[in-house]
Amino acid sequence: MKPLVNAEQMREMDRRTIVGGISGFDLMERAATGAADFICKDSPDLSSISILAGVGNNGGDGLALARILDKRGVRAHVFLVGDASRMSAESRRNLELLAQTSVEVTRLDAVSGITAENEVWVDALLGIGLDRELKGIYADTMTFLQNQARVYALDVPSFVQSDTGAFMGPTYRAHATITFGAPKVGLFLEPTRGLRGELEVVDIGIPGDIADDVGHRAYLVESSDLVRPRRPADFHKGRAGRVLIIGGSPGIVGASVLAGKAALAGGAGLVTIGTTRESSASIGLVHPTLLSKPLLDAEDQIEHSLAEADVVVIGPGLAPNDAALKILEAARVVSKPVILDAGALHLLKDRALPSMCVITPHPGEAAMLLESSVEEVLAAPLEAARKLSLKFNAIAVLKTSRTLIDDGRLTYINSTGNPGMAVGGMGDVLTGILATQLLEEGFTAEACAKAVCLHGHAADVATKNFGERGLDPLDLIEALKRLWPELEVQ
Ligand SMILES: NC(=O)C1=CN([C@@H]2O[C@H](COP(=O)(O)OP(=O)(O)OC[C@H]3O[C@@H](n4cnc5c(N)ncnc54)[C@H](OP(=O)(O)O)[C@@H]3O)[C@@H](O)[C@H]2O)[C@@H](O)CC1
Ligand SMILES: Nc1ncnc2c1ncn2[C@@H]1O[C@H](COP(=O)(O)OP(=O)(O)O)[C@@H](O)[C@H]1O
Ligand SMILES: [K+]
Repeated sequence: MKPLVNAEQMREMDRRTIVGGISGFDLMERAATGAADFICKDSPDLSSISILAGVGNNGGDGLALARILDKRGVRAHVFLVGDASRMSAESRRNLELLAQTSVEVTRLDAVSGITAENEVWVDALLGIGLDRELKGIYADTMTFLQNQARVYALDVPSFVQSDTGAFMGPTYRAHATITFGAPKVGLFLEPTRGLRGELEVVDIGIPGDIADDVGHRAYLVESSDLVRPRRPADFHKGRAGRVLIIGGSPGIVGASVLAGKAALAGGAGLVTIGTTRESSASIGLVHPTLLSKPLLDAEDQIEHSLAEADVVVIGPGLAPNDAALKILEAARVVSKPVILDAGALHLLKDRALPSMCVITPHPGEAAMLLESSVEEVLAAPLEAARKLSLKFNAIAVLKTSRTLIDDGRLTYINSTGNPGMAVGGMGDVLTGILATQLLEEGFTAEACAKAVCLHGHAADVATKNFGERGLDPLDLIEALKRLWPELEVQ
């Protein structure tokens, strides 16, 4: 899993590297050289470029880049924004060095002062130092970049708060973002991810032990993280594990079947749907591999059934009624992973939860659980996922187009999935996959993150065959089964 950093951690990494003997000027030089290499490779016919530079160190990167590109025969024009008397020593030196080059430098007070007609722009206005709303020329330049053919953002697009992905002013769509030292958390959250273009991470020589020592708090989970060992030849269904899924109330029985089929496709040994007497009769007919028990109408069987399972899921297609409450109450004392989804999430208010609990709200459910609004959840999803975890003392899986998994200490950001998943039943499939990943790895946020990633990866593979529009959760389950030969190693 790829570690992601926030501004404080990046500053600490820079600081310790400088203390270790590499100067701030050298770090800037490495950042700018990496950016120049990427731009020249990405735009091989580049003959001229305009660089928008601020007076912080992000601007310093832009000034160094102008000099390096000039040396490589690219005509560079720098537009400098801000009070130059506030420049750091490194940035000032880079500005002074431009006097020995043919780079043109224009101090910019208003966007109307932009004279160059270059197609390619570099945004080196603000980096991880952005800490307030963009106003005046800072906002106007972002609007100006909206109309440029190709914009490379240095470190982060200057409208993005790098810790949260929040927009601090007008936005533009970058062709690529060239980030320095380590990828910044905010670049992986929507809607920033859709605007930052391709992401290039430039190694500026931060020693590995310093990078490890800052203590990462966020990770990106990718399909390359999904590889796992093949099962031994003497494997049996008891070892594969038992999943109990409670739900499938009349009219919404399909949700429990989808979760059950996904759990089987994920590798569970035995899957039982605990449901109403009425639904129970139909489950085996719909999918013979699924077992069923009328637990929602047979209170006396609940305790035994919970004891038999290795992972319990409560919620897919569950009507939030008294029978559901009784199950939740009985599950509170079990010491095994319990996933609370869909219908169960409506019953959590003022209720003590099982000790090993995963909750899987979509933004609407998250807003209900946090007594907030969908807009607030989506505006600050990292914060919402953390609050959910802390409030319910559970691993929170906040399902969005970039699902977040948070255990109150670490956050994982998923990188897979596509808009074809915007269809009813996809969440039920995720719940089934989550159950099997917990069977395989135990109760950890990392296991939940892999389940979310596997769900999205299967959807990405499925859409190659079926297209995004009209993707059926059953197609995803089929794709998941076909993934195993690729994901299992000796
Ligand atoms: N350190 C190193 O060794 C390396 C650093 N590197 C590079 O440095 C970048 C970080 O540099 P940085 O810390 O100087 O911050 P930066 O983002 O340039 O902002 C500067 C100042 O802008 C201001 N400001 C904030 N918000 C504003 C707003 N809305 N509108 C207007 N002004 C606003 C605020 O100053 P204030 O006005 O509050 O005094 C802030 O301090 C980093 O992203 C990377 O590119 C790499 O070269 C690798 C080596
Ligand atoms: N645009 C998208 N990109 C990636 N994943 C998506 C997208 N839209 C939906 N999903 C995923 O699909 C699932 C939908 O879950 P949910 O809203 O609970 O559906 P349901 O309750 O109908 O089963 C979640 O895992 C979510 O992350
Ligand atoms: K920038």
